Amino acid sequence: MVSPLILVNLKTYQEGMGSNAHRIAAAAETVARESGVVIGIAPVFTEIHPMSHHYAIPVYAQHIDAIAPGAHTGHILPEAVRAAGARGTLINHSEHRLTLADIDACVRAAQRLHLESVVCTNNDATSAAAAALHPDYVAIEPPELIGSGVSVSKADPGIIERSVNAVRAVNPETKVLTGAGIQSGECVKIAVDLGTCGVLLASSVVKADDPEAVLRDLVSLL
Ligand SMILES: O=C(CO)COP(=O)(O)O
Repeated sequence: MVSPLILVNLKTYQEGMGSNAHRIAAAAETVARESGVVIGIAPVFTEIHPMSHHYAIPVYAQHIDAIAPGAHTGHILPEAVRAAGARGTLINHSEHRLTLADIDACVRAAQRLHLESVVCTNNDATSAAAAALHPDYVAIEPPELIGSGVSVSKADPGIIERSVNAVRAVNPETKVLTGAGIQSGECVKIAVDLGTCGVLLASSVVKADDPEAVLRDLVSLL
């Protein structure tokens, strides 16, 4: 079995910036070391380099633009993300949607640079479409549950199961993550039992008073 991945998206939460980002990364490193579970973080772009240099955990970008080096202004250059020490990147997060053509180009850019690609989707049909692009991961996150405090594992396990089946039917090599409202070891266990390789989550860790305690709970049933 593939080792599960717990990927914490710090988004642009104030609680995930600066010294708080360090606090969360240090907690993730401690819990990953104790448990053997891979815990990654996706901080804001300016934190990718400090995080990747200070901590042994994998660091992901929250987005890349499908551009080549050259005359572009204000874009996220995949080469720069790679040079900053990122292991991979989210693509098409619900809060940063792209066209299908852009998603394809981002996956290609990630492959060219040996960055892991995590394509976010909103239902099983888009999960199947994303799998056809051969990313490393498809992450199914029902938008209405994102940040709601209601876990996809409990509120809508069917969407996880259907996405796992849809992705397997199109491309068995692409792994599936799920997210939205994930907050406990039980949520993670349900997701993994339904065939995912882990979870993508944000608020329950980023906004916690004690992120280390939440992370320890998240990995407790794996
Ligand atoms: O969008 C998400 C992770 O990318 C999920 O966010 P929450 O864990 O806050 O629901």
